Amino acid sequence: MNDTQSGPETGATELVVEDLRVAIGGTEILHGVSFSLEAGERLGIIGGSGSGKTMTALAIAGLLPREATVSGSVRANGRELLGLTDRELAAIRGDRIGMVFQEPKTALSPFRRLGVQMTEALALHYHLGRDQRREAALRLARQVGLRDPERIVRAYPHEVSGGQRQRAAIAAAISASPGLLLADEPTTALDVTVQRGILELFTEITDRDECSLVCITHDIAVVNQVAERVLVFADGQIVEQGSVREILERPAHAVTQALIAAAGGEAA
Ligand SMILES: Nc1ncnc2c1ncn2[C@@H]1O[C@H](COP(=O)(O)OP(=O)(O)OP(=O)(O)O)[C@@H](O)[C@H]1O
Repeated sequence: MNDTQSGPETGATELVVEDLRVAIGGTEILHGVSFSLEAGERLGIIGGSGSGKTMTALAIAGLLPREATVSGSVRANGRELLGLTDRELAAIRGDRIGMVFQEPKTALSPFRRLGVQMTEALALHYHLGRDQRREAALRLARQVGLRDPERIVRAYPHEVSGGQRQRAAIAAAISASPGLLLADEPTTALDVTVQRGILELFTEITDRDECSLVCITHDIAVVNQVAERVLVFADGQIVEQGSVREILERPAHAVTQALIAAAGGEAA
């Protein structure tokens, strides 16, 4: 079993979620969610609005609202994450779990240069001098395919395009070489061409950096581009799961069929 206390952990994360239940204000929102993710696997989570996708991601990251009660088990490389202190969870989030959200504007501060924000987690974990931090920012910018990295690392979020902002947010998420990337609707705010580039980047990162991926989306076309396996959520439960191919070819549940129909019947 790995223990993040005993030194830096590397490599892709294996995740096991068992009977995860989340309630807020006495109302159960997640009704016993169980799934696992092999190290290095790319998993899609799909479902309609309010089906519990985001709650699942927040539970894994230890970011549920204070008033939520949670039970079950979330183990990353054998280590139980439910019940850890805020401090322990913050360390894991900075180091082992990278997160990417729909709108990088909310993840990035408008007042700080992108290079500084991209290297935040790194700077927290290692004592980086000014020049080292700048070098790290440039390296990360190149890794996420940002053209003109010299300009981008000095720019503020509003000075670059939506796609570039999302690439910068991804750079921030992978800066400390996490074993797991959790992406919640990472391309919803982007047009289709930019979306494709971002999804290719996720595939590249997971292959190159030995990292697992959980990608949450309402769009089955996104799952088809980025994931190997998919969980379908409805009403706080997993209603269907399988390889993306199986699910696309033979969707068994009405919710899955509706999601495929919403993507125009073909998800490629
Ligand atoms: N802070 C909260 N307090 C109470 N209920 C909440 C809270 N946040 C979310 N919920 C409820 O939990 C359920 C699941 O929400 P969740 O955000 O996980 O859905 P989702 O599948 O991510 O949907 P979307 O695609 O719209 O983001 C919804 O019924 C929602 O109304």
